[in-house]
Formats: sequence, C-alpha cells, structure tokens
Amino acid sequence: MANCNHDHHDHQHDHQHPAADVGAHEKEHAKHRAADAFRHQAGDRPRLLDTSAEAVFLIQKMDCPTEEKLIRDRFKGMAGIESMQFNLIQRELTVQHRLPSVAPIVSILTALDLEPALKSDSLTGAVGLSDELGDSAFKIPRRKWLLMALSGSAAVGAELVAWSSGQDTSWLVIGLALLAIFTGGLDTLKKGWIALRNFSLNMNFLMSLAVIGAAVIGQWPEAAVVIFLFALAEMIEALSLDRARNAIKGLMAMAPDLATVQGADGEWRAVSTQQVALAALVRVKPGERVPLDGVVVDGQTSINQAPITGESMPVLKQAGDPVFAGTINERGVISYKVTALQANSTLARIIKSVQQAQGQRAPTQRFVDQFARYYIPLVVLAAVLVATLPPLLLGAAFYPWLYKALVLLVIACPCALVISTPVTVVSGLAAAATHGVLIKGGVHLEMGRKIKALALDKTGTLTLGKPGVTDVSLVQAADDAGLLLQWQRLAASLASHSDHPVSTAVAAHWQAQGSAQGLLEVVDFEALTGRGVQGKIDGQQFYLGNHRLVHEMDICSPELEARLDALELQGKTTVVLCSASTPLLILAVADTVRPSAVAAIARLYAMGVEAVMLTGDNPHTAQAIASQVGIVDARGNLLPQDKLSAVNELIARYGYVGMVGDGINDAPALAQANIGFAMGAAGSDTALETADVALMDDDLGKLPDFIRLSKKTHSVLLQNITLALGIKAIFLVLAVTGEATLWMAVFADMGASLLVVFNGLRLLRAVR
Ligand SMILES: Nc1ncnc2c1ncn2[C@@H]1O[C@H](COP(=O)(O)OP(=O)(O)OP(=O)(O)O)[C@@H](O)[C@H]1O
Ligand SMILES: [Cu+]
Repeated sequence: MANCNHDHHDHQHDHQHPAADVGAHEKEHAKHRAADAFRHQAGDRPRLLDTSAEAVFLIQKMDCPTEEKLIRDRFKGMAGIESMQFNLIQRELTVQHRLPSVAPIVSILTALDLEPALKSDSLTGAVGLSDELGDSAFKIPRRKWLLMALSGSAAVGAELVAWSSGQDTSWLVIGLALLAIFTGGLDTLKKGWIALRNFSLNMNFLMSLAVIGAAVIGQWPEAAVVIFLFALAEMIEALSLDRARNAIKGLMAMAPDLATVQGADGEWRAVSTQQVALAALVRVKPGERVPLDGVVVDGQTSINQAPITGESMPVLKQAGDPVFAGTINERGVISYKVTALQANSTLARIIKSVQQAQGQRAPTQRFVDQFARYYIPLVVLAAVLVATLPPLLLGAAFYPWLYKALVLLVIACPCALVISTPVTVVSGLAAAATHGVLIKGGVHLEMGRKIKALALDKTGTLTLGKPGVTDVSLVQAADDAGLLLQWQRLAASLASHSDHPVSTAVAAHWQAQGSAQGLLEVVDFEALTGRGVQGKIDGQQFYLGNHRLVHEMDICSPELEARLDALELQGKTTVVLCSASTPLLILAVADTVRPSAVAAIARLYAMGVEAVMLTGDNPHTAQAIASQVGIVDARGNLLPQDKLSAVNELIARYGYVGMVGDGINDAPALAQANIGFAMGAAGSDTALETADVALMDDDLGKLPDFIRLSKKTHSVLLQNITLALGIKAIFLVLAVTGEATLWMAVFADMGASLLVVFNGLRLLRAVR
C-alpha cells in the first residue's frame, strides 16, 4: 500500500490548500519568503539536479524532538530540499534533495552545532558509517560525566552556602553558580542561543531564558540547580532512549558474522557473512545459527525459526526447504545454497522495515506533534502575561511574578509529551517483530485496535492450501476403468500447467498413481479466473473447472449438479473435466483446516471481531469449512472483484476492516481493506513487501495477538499523553499560585520524561 507519510511539517509547503485555509497559509508563505531572503543571499543558490537524491545523516545530538523542529525551521523553504524524515530513536535524519552535493546540508547542520555524520549518500553511493561507529556515537563521553559531576557539586554548594548564610547574591554563591552553569549548562546555553538566532522557540531556549532570568532577579543558587537538573534530565532521557534503540538492535545481532562456505577447491572455510556471494554453498552444524537465507541442498535437520516467526517449535528442513538467516539449527548438519545477500536477508528486511515503520506516524503521534507546535508559543505568551499583567494592572511586586513566569517557561518544555509517542510505537513495533508479526507502519499498529471485522480468504489462509484428491468418478455412470484412467490423464495434463492448489492436487494425484503413461501435450493453455483451466489436447478442446464453468458452458445437468452438491456438502472442492460439449469426469479434492484456525477464530469473536470467510470456492464447501473453524458468515463463489466489493460492504457495515489473504488472487481486496494481512511472509517477497502487516509464518493466532498489541499500544499512548499533560497542568496551577519553584518544575519535567519512556518500553514485553 502506498506510503502515506502525511508529515505535518511538510504540509506548509503544499500549495494545494482548501480555500478556507488560504489566509493563514498566505501568511506562512510570506514568512518563508522573508526568511528565505534573509538566509540565502541571491547568487549562492546551487544549480539543482533533475532527479532527487537521498542522504542519511546520523546526528548524535538529536536526542530531543525540539531538535527536529529546529532543523525543519532552518531548512524550511530552502531551494533543493524536498522532504525530510526524522528518526529520533535511531537519531537519523533522511533528506530527499536535488542539490548537486550534500555539502550545503552538512554545513547548515554543522552551523546548528549538530555534528552530522553522513551515513549514506545516494549521489556518491557512499556508505560512510559502520554500525559500530554509529554505536559509539550514542555513548556519553567521560568528559561529560565529569563535567556533570562538577556542575552538580557546584550547584549543591551554591544552594548550601546560600542557605547557611541566608544570602543569595554573595560572591561565593555567584561564583559557585556560574561554575555550575558553565560546566553543566554550556550545551544548553549554546543550543538556546542557536535556537534564538534561528527564530525557533525550543526548550533549550526556554531553559536558557529561565536561567538567565533567575540570575537577573538574583536567584543564583536556583539558576544553578535548574540548569544542572535540566542537563541531567537530558542525559537520562538519552540513555533511556538507548534502551529502545537496543531493542531493535537486539534483532540485528541474531545472524552470525561468519559463515562456513565451500571454496572452489571443495574446502570449507569461515568467511565473513557480508562477503558471501549468491549461490554459495554454506554448511551449518547443530547448535549454530543460520548465517544467510538459502535453500537446503543436502542433509536434514530441524530448525528453530523463532527469530523470524516468533514460533519456537522446530521445523523440519530437508532438501528444497528454505532456511532463514538468524534461525537456529537444532539437530543435523545441512548444507544450503545462499539465495540472498546479507543485506537482503529476510531478517535484515524485517529490521529495516521496523526502523522505517516509525516514519508512518501513528495518528496519536501526529496529534502530539501538532499540539507541541502550538503549546510552546502559548506557554511563552502566558509567561509574558504573568510577568507583566499583575505588576502593571494590579501594582503587584515585579520580581515574584517574573519568577512565576520563569517557572512557566520551564514547564513549557514539551519533551515528555513528544518523546512519549515514538518510544511507545517503536517498542510496540519491535515487540511485534520479535513475535513474528511485521507491522509496516506506526499507523497500523495504532489503528489495528479498531478492526471490527476480519475477512479471511479460505484456500491457504484458513486451510493449509495443500489439498489432495479424494474422489474420482465418471459423469456417465459407467464402470470403465480404462476410460477413468484415460480421462484422469487428460485432467492431469491440463492441471500440470497451473499452480492453483486444486490443479496441483489433480496433477500430484496422477503422479502418485505411478502410471507408466506420461502427461499429454497441451497447446493454447489458458487459465480461467475463478473457474478453472482450458487447453487443446490432440487438437481437441478440454476444460477442467468448477461448477460455475460447467454451468456457463451450458452443459450442466440436474443429475451432475446433485452429485457435485453431495461432494461439496462434505467440504470438498469439485472440478469437472469437460470436452466442449460434455462433462466427462468428476474430481473432488479436500483441503485440511489449519490447526491454529479454530482457536484463533474463537479468540477473534471473543474480542468482538466478526470473522468473515471470502472464497472463490463454491458456497457449500465454503460453508462446510466455515463451520469446521467456527465462522458464521461464509461467502462463496466470489471472483476477485466480488471479494473487493465484499470488503467494501464490510467497511460500510463495520467501519474498520482487516483482510487476510495470500495476496495472489485477492490483492485488490487486500489493498482495499483498512489493514491488509499477509500470511507466511517469510517465504514470499511480495507478501513481505505489499502487506500492511505481515505474519512471518502461518499461525492464525497472530491475528488476535496483533489486535491485542494494538489495543495495548493505544492505551499506553493515552496513558503517556495523560501523564505528560497532567503533570504539566498541575505545575501550571502551582506556578501561578506561587507554590512551585524552578527546580521543582525541572524535576517534574524530568520525572515526566522518564515515566513516559519507561511506560512506553513496557510494550517490549507485551506479546508472549
Ligand atoms: N487453475 C485452476 N485449476 C483448477 N481449478 C481451478 C483453477 N482456478 C480456479 N479453479 C476452480 O475455481 C474455484 C475458485 O477459484 P479461485 O481461485 O477464485 O478461489 P480459490 O483460490 O480456490 O479459493 P480462495 O478464494 O479461498 O483462495 C476453485 O475452487 C476451483 O474449483
Ligand atoms: Cu449446474
């Protein structure tokens, strides 16, 4: 499904606004133009490229969402910049641009004191940063720890001296306070100054203002404690975000770095996984992890695929079976042929997908981002009013109200609020991924809870999709073994050209009979969607298809119909071999219901989710299978476009609808559903790519698991927003009534940030 990254920041650049909005946006644009003229003197505009390029930066200093705003504000309206995506958890900035080189971007980021490190640049094809290098960037340097310790001691010292002497403005107190401010708060002051210069109101600016204000009114000890606590809060926040990042990195670490590869001389050697080529032969011993994706060539074993599918029951693997990087070989030795390079393995794609999924922001995340945009200016306005109105209008003392205004400024920091959502969403996405559920966007994770009806395809979804032939009989009631064999051969010849499960079963049945006669040559073969197949054998036209086909050919009879009905009522699927004028042979195939289906459907109903079966198979069979798995609403005889309209009808009736399918003959319906689920995605590239939510294996229980996780995620998001806003609200009141001091406000802000981060991280353990 299309990537719907409605990023609110970009929308200011969108020139197609509804008429009602025009006034406000005109003003915005005028502002941009002014800012543009101010920032880029005419003449230094680089020539722009025709195609867009992409660069990814690692920005170590981007640890609070306010940096995002600063960067966006700075690049706003700059020619050649098309769009930007922020990944706060990974501290990555992705820029789509048309500049001839990334140098201007780098220099602007550097001017913002953000120390960008180029991770990749599509212009030069450079991949600049190894994972390890990127990792060390997240470590807090020793120097910083020492400075913080010094700052903390100085701040406490200032507070103690002031308290014991009763003097807030003695030289000793001021000296200690300045020491605390310059050791602990220099970064904050610097960032605040940069923000001011770029007209971007962020919390570094607010905090700097509060500290300077406190110093101005002679509250030196307080200024010292506030800046120290704030710096400490920033550090703790950065550290706790590391935990979220590591949760995702934890997935990454699961594929071994070395693979045992057979060289040209037949010798087995350990080779770095990164360097193993396609089609190389790799050997895996018991207890080892599979280093790369591939197909087993030799040997037999059982493999624990939990890292991919979340299911730790070992799966039997023998020649021809796929194996996945990161899974654990439990028993035997196998050798297999590599089918994907390391960067392309299923595991690598899962990890990449989880990281990208954050880009598709969850609705709550968008709301919070919007909110934060108005929140800061509003609080600043309130602070100005608090500082000026009471003294001016009521003749109140100036300093106490200025102090209250400063407390308000500290409260204005929206960090807790803005950080709470990405941490929660990332934790949810990572938890799902380790459980074998790949969610392709934060939006699906949050909206999954709204699913009221789930449409399920029958073949391959509710059933194993590997039917076997159960009955074969001549249409003309004759006991002619020779004819029976001859027509089965015709049917199998036609069927062998199709990979539809029914055809596969018919062809396999013929093979299994071990007849000496091979298949016949088929020309003009054609598949008839939702009906069957046709082709010419020995110059004569034959058809193999369902009741619908026989009917449409107008060669059906009440007697044939009765016999088909009888088989279908047993839950079997029937096809008939016909010549152009006569039905010849009836074949019935039966599929097995998935072991996980009954329990999964029951759980869905218990959650209030209506399960609906949509199938191209006939209604009798549909009903029979439905009652085996406990589905009430089963609809048969649906062509692909009928499935699409069925999904539309479900959406009209239930509001939010999911659809589960294999994505082959139900792709339109999958795309139409609010959330499209694909099963068995580990083995299928298309399923992995196109579905909104990909279940790595065939366990239907993952559907209710997903909905439950989505509900949990939503409630954690709500909790976090309530927490963050609630604490702010309380302090807003306390500040105005004069109960709250500056350091209390900083403390509350830090507490709120930590609370929401840890609350969000709880989701990591939500599944299982
Ligand atoms: N290639 C084929 N070979 C044999 N039979 C076919 C073929 N294509 C369709 N049919 C017949 O038409 C019916 C409907 O086919 P269709 O592909 O629409 O649904 P399906 O894949 O069997 O079921 P579902 O919609 O649950 O996946 C099948 O059950 C089968 O009887
Ligand atoms: Cu009929």
